[in-house]
Amino acid sequence: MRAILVILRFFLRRAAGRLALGTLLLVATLAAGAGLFAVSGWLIAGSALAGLGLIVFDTFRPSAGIRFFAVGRTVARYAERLASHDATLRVLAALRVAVFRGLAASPGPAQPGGRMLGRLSGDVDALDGLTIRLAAPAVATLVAGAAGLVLLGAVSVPLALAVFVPALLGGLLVPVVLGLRATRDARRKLAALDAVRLRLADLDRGRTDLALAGRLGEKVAAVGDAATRAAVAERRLARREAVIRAAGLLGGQGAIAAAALVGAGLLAAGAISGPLFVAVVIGAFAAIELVGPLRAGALDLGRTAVAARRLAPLVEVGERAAGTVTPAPAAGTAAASLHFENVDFRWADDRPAILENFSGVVPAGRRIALVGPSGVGKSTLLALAAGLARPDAGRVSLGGAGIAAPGRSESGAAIGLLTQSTRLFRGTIADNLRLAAPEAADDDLLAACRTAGFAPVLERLPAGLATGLGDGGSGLSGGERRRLALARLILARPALWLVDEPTEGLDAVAAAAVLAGLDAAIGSATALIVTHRPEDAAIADEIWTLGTDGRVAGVRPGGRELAGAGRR
Ligand SMILES: Nc1ncnc2c1ncn2[C@@H]1O[C@H](COP(=O)(O)OP(=O)(O)OP(=O)(O)O)[C@@H](O)[C@H]1O
Repeated sequence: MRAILVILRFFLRRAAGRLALGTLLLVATLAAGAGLFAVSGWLIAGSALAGLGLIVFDTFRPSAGIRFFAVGRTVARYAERLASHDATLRVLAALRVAVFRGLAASPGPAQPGGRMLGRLSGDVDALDGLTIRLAAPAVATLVAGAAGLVLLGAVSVPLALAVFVPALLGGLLVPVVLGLRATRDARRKLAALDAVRLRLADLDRGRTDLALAGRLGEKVAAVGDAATRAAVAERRLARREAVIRAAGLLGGQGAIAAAALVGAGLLAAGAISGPLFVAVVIGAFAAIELVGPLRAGALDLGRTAVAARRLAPLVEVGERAAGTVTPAPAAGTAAASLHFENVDFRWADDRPAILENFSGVVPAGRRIALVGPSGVGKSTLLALAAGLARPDAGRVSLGGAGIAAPGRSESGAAIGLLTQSTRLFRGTIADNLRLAAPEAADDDLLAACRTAGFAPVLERLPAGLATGLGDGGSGLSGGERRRLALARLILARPALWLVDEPTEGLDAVAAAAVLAGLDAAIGSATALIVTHRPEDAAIADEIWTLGTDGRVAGVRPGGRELAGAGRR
């Protein structure tokens, strides 16, 4: 419930006015509907009695009333849809930003996977019903219901109770209670569907290994189990839905029957007139309309509650982070020295310490190649220097300034990170490049491509910079992708270059091209290059060997220093 309130508060802060207008228009729609039914009943009864010669009946006023209410209802409904959908879509857009901002600002080094992002997007979409189908109808039903109760109560209190008790019981109380109780089933269904997706993906990727290990059948059965759990939860939800529908139907019909019964008694006692009796009975049809919108929302209550519970913590973090927007790093900062001072670090409390009291300095403008056995923490050092992870103790700084945020020091200097998996995006080559420098002219992009050794690739592409790339930069070879990523990094003009296995997975020709591009790109900046290939150390001044104790076990000259020494 608290989670739903957090999300509701978010909605109200963003669009209270529009949502209130939508709710007001919904009240108007419901009132016009009730008026339409009541006046129709009045007209039918009055005309019938006049036809029998029992009374003199003026049909003009009710006819005008019917037209007024019918047109009013259509206009109010249209305007209500416009106002509340507009408000909801605006708030959902802001909610998406808050959720992803919250995700970015959440502690912990783990980055969310695609499946989790998909689930969060689904959760945000699920919340579109929170105001349209739940909060607004609930408020409108209460307001319009209270007004109806007072109006009918003025005629006769027993009549008012006879109409409203069954309608509110079947149309409001039962749906809300059952809807809230459906939360557990909604959660189970979502968890089971997640399990189906995960297990299917695993099965698909590992089917050869599973078949060879004779475990294929077992894994297929596990998918089946999860699917069965999803189906069971779905069936329970469907059962609840059927009960909610039946309760709404019975409540509505009950209201009409009760209006007829109690009204007939009042008519016989001479407490109400004939036309008023018929107006009340037909007006009772409006009770079904009154609770109808809410019933649809109650069916979604379980899914909405689950989505709210998952998103509320992220939204709260995102809201807090909103005031502290990180400015983009300043490009073109001069080379600066990188300091690790007495750094302690472990990735998680239940993981072993990777670094204990680690200290080291990469002087300004110097390039260090970092080598050492697998798992000693070379990439971890890069993550700390890039600001992707924070030391548990000690300090990492660039030119004396601490690391403020990923890719940026406290003085605003840019920190560039190039890894094997540096991400390219769906879009044109120019779009990918401008991620680092949105204002850059085409000439700047081309210059960066030349330095990175990507220009020959670009020349072969008829559309050049406008060439479209698929997901993850598909459409380019591995080596080409890495050179494009390098060009993008050049545009950010980092003061510190952090490079992780730059030539890993490339053939000798592609590796040499990437290395030449990297050499030119780093220029006189400071660089820390993690590698296990001796060729990569050719562009470094010094080679540090990181030992299994997480300390620098040895230092020897790199290719640049050797070449420099040779020339001297
Ligand atoms: N994001 C992470 N979350 C948890 N543990 C991690 C994470 N990244 C690395 N580790 C762990 O930290 C230790 C050091 O990993 P790191 O990648 O820094 O080593 P490395 O020296 O770069 O190894 P390699 O040469 O194999 O890439 C490993 O035991 C690894 O399992």
